[in-house]
Amino acid sequence: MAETINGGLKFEQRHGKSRVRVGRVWKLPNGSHFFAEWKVNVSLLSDCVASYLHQDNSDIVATDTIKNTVYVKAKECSEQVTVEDFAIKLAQHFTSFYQQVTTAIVNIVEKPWERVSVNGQPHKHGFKLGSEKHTTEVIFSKLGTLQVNSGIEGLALLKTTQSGFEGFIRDKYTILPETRERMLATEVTISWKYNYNSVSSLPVKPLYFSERYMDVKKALVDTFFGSPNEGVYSPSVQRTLYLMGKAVLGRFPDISSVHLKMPNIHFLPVNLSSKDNPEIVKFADDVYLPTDEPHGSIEARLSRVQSKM
Ligand SMILES: O=c1[nH]c(=O)c2[nH]c(=O)[nH]c2[nH]1
Repeated sequence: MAETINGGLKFEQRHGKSRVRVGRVWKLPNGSHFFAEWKVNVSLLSDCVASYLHQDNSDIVATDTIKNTVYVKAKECSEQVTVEDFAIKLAQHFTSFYQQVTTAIVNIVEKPWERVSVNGQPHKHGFKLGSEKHTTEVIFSKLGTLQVNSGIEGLALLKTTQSGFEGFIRDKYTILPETRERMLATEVTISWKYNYNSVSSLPVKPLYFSERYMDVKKALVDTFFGSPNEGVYSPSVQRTLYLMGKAVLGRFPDISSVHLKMPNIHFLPVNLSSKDNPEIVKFADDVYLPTDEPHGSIEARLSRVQSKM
């Protein structure tokens, strides 16, 4: 927040445009098309305090102008870019073009359009919507300091066994039985921080951030499920979450911290009985009632400890 002290009061403000939706097609000479759809939020920390204190709008970058700029910059990306590249480009623009803007914060959610295959062959211009979304947050200051965070939203994972929950506190309020056999279902939200602190330190490889996104997703999924035949036992969502975060930090040295949110989405055992018929449906790890709410909420952040050297 851009901060001002006025008349003994601390005043913080920011402004921008939210949910600017843009689609961008790139058409290669060989007829292959690439497509991205983004929902963009731009937030500017700028010296436009006079508009709040004195009705003077002369330092405001109009939010309508911010919206237009998203389309202009999308047009300027003549070659395919990652969602992170686009966020960095926008943030660089706002902080360099306007003397008033000290920091730009750009958040983007990318819709998961995936190329379809027809008869086993990738289609040149056909896409279908997938499930989980690629997100990014870029914070860039006029002084050149950069922070790039990326993430995944809505990665729904489920396994039908190799999960349990035992040894937790039992008291007069506890009814949950201990188990070594249950379903485990979650919808992972993760964000991770890259350790690139300036534009000049960014990898030059084209589409680097998209590749990393796929790598991180694979590390998460592999850790959650274990090997195809044996799987891996989960003693709690907490333990599995920790191992997933650790796998990401262990595999990718350019990531300095991860934040993981993994709701425990419950599938309740179904038992149906009546006075006359005590065993209409007797649960044997087979019939479940899927639920949305309430759900367990489990989240954690795992960071590298900064070396003092
Ligand atoms: O993996 C779990 N962690 C919990 O903290 C918890 N609490 C609960 O009721 N079931 C579970 N499962």
